[in-house]
Amino acid sequence: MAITGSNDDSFGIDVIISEEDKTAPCCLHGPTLLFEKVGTGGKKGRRFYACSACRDRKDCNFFQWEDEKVSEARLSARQAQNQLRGPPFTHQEYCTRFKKFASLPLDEKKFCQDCQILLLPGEHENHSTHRCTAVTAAQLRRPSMLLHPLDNKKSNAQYLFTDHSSHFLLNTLAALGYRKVLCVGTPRLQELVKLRNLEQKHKPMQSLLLDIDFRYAQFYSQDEFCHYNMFNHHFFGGEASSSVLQAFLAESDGEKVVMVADPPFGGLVKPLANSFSLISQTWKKLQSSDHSNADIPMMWIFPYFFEPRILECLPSLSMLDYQVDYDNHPLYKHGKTGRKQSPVRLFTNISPRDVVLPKEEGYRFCSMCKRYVWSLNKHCDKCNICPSKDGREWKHCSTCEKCVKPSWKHCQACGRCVLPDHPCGHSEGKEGCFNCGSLQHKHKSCPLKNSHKNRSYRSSAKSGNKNVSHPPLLKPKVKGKSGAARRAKKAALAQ
Ligand SMILES: C[S@@+](CC[C@H](N)C(=O)[O-])C[C@H]1O[C@@H](n2cnc3c(N)ncnc32)[C@H](O)[C@@H]1O
Ligand SMILES: [Zn+2]
Ligand SMILES: [Zn+2]
Ligand SMILES: [Zn+2]
Ligand SMILES: [Zn+2]
Ligand SMILES: [Zn+2]
Ligand SMILES: [Zn+2]
Repeated sequence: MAITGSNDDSFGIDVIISEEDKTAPCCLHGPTLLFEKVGTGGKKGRRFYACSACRDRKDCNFFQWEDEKVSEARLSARQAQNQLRGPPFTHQEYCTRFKKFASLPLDEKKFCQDCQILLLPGEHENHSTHRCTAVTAAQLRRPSMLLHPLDNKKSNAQYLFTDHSSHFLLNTLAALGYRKVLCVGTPRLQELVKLRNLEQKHKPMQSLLLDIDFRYAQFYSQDEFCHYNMFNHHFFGGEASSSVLQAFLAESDGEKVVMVADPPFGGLVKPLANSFSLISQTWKKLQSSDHSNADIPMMWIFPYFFEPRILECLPSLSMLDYQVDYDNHPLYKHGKTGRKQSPVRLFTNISPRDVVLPKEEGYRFCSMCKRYVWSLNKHCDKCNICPSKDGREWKHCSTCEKCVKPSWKHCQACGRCVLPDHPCGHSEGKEGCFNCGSLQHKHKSCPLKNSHKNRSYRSSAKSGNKNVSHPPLLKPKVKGKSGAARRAKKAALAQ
C-alpha cells in the first residue's frame, strides 16, 4: 500500500506517532509505522502498519493490519527474511576491509561499480566481468562521488548538494562557531567536514553521518557513521550504534553541536519531526540544566511548500530564503543559463539574522524582518514581511489582505486569489484551507495565517498523547507519483 495516498479519491492517510508503542512489527527497515486512513470529515478507517522508509511497495511490501493476528511461523519467516536481506558485511568487517584497502598499492585499489564495493585483491577475480574502476586516494575521501547515487525517487532520492551549496552550509556553520556536525542524510557535508580538517587551516570539526545507505559504512569508522533510519529513529546497529550518537552529542570543551538533515523530499514530515525531536531530547539530557529548554540547533533541508507542515510539527523552526542546489537533480540544478530556482530551503532554529546569506548571489538583509532574503523578495509594507516563498516577487492583494504569488488573480466567486484557470467555485470546498492545507478549517480561521508559531505538535507528542492528530497537509488525493515530487515539479515549472 502506498503511504502518501490511496487510490480512493476521498481518503487521506495519516501516520500515528506514539512514543509508548513498542509493539510495532519490524520490516527490513526497523519498526514499521502505524497508519490510518482518514476520510472526509475526519472519518477514521482501519489502521495498518507499513514500512517507515519505503513509500513504494516495490521497495518494501510490508503490510499488516493493526489488529491482525500473525502466526509464529509467519513471524519467524519474516525475521529470517529480514536477516537474509541485510548488508553483506558488518560495519566492523567493513572497517577492517577499509584498512586493508587503504594500504594497497594504487594499481590494486579497485572499486566495483556493479556491486558498489571496494575490492580486496583476492576478490578481483569474482568481479572480473563487472565494471571495475581504479580508486585514487582523493576518491576515497569523496565516497559520494564514487558511489552511484541511489535514484529511487520515492525512498532514497539521493540528491547530492552542489559544491557551492555544501560549502555555503559548512562555512556558515563554522562561522557560527559549531564544531560538531551531525549529518543526518547528508553524506556530502560529512565529506566536506573531513576534507576541511585535512587542509589544517581551520579549527578541526567533527562529524557523524546517520544514513540508511549502508554503502557508506565502507568508508567510515563506527564513530563516523551509523546505519540509521530517520523515519523511525532506528539504529540498525542497536545500542552500540545509538551510543555513538549519544557520545557525539555530548559537548565537551564547549564544542557546539549542530544537526543538518536533508531527508528524501517525498518523506512524511511527522515521523521526521518526531525523530529529530528524539535526537534533540538526547542532546538536551546531556546539557547542563541552564540550557534545558533549548533544542539542538538544527537545519532541516526541505522544499518550501512543506513550510506550514514543518512549522506545525516543529514550531521553533523558521524558513530561510536560501535556495539549496543539487548536482544530480533534473529540476533543482543551478544551471549556467536560465537558472531554474531550487524550491529547497533551510528550516532552522538558529536565529535567521545570524545566518548570513551571500550578497553576491543576490541575497540582502531586510532590516524590518531581521533576516536575509532573496533579491526578488520585496518587503511589503502592508503585510510587514518579505512574503515570497518560491523565489518570485509576490504582490499584495488588498481584498485577501495578504501577498500572493505573481501568477494569481483575485477571483470574486472564490473570494480569494487563485490561478486564473482554476476550477472556479471548487477551490476551497473539500480541500479545506489553502493557507496551510488543513481540512479542518477555512483559510479565514487559519491559525497559521498571521503567526505560525502558536501551535505545538511537539508538546502534545511529548506529553505522551497517543493519537496526536493533525490536519493533513500532504493532500489526500495523491495518485501515482509522490505528492512531494509532483508539487516540487509543479513549483519548479513556472505557473
Ligand atoms: C536528498 S538526499 C540528501 C543528500 C545530501 N544533499 C548530500 O549531498 O549530502 C537524502 C539522503 O538521505 C538518505 N536517506 C534516505 N532515506 C533515509 C532514511 N529512511 N533514513 C536515513 N537516511 C535516509 C539517503 O541515503 C541520502 O543520503
Ligand atoms: Zn521496510
Ligand atoms: Zn562486482
Ligand atoms: Zn522584510
Ligand atoms: Zn502584502
Ligand atoms: Zn485576493
Ligand atoms: Zn474562482
